[in-house]
Amino acid sequence: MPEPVIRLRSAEVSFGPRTLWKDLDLDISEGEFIAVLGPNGAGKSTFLKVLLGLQRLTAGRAEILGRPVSRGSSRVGYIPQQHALPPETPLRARDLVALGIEGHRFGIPFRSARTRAVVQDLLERVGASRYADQPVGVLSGGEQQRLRAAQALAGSPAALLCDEPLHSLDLHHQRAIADLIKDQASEHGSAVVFVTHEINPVIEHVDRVLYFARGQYRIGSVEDVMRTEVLSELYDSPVEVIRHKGRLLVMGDHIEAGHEHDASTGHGLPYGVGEMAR
Ligand SMILES: Nc1ncnc2c1ncn2[C@@H]1O[C@H](COP(=O)(O)OP(=O)(O)OP(=O)(O)O)[C@@H](O)[C@H]1O
Repeated sequence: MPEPVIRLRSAEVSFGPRTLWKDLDLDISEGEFIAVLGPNGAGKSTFLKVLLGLQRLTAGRAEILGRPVSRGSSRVGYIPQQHALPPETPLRARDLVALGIEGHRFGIPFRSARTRAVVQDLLERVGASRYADQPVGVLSGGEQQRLRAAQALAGSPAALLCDEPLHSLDLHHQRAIADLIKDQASEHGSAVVFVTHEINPVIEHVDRVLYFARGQYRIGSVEDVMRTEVLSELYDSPVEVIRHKGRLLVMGDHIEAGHEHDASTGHGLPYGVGEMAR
């Protein structure tokens, strides 16, 4: 068996008396695509922070390629949650993508032909070549998000960590970015950890689901985890999972369309873990 890209053993994160999750044992292999689901505050982003070396575990260990996680690893790519770049950011779109290869070293006098070609290819694949030479600060949220995806892929990371990367993208670009991330897993062997509130846009790509709720987790295939019995037990409340034309609709007692569950109160359920097929 090849060494997993990501390994967690007895991992736990608690803040004071509140345990986000614990006893997490997980190996993620090369090329695997893991969707991380769960209500607001369940600890999905914290899970990514652990893998980025930005959040210490309260117990257990987390490794990437057999070494303890560390901040700023070049083997880890990260697509952060969307946030607007300041309008005065002194970078063109293609420079932002190139940072994924060059790192954050400013004043590089020379960019190799290979780097330029990789950047150009990624710009085209995320549909950003039209605005490649524009300052990033004037671009829309969705346009900036496509560049962040390209930047994270540019370094061909062993682990690609994505925090709601499709948020704010239109359907066409959701599909393009989801496919690009899947290609990164299947063609380049990156282990993908994909935090999302909405599994349907990536459901065909997902190998396993890691579902956090109420301080617990479930891990398994979509078929294993996204089931009425499994989610009702995890939430300790009735949940119904309906499949329709390959998509999932998840309903619970307290669910209201567009309202997300708050893990700290235990009320409500995550919206849009599946909306019905159009
Ligand atoms: N450093 C910290 N100190 C105390 N509490 C924290 C800290 N970091 C995160 N938390 C809390 O941990 C909980 C989990 O946060 P996290 O961002 O991981 O949730 P999430 O599942 O990604 O939620 P969302 O779906 O809303 O993005 C939140 O209630 C948050 O306030």
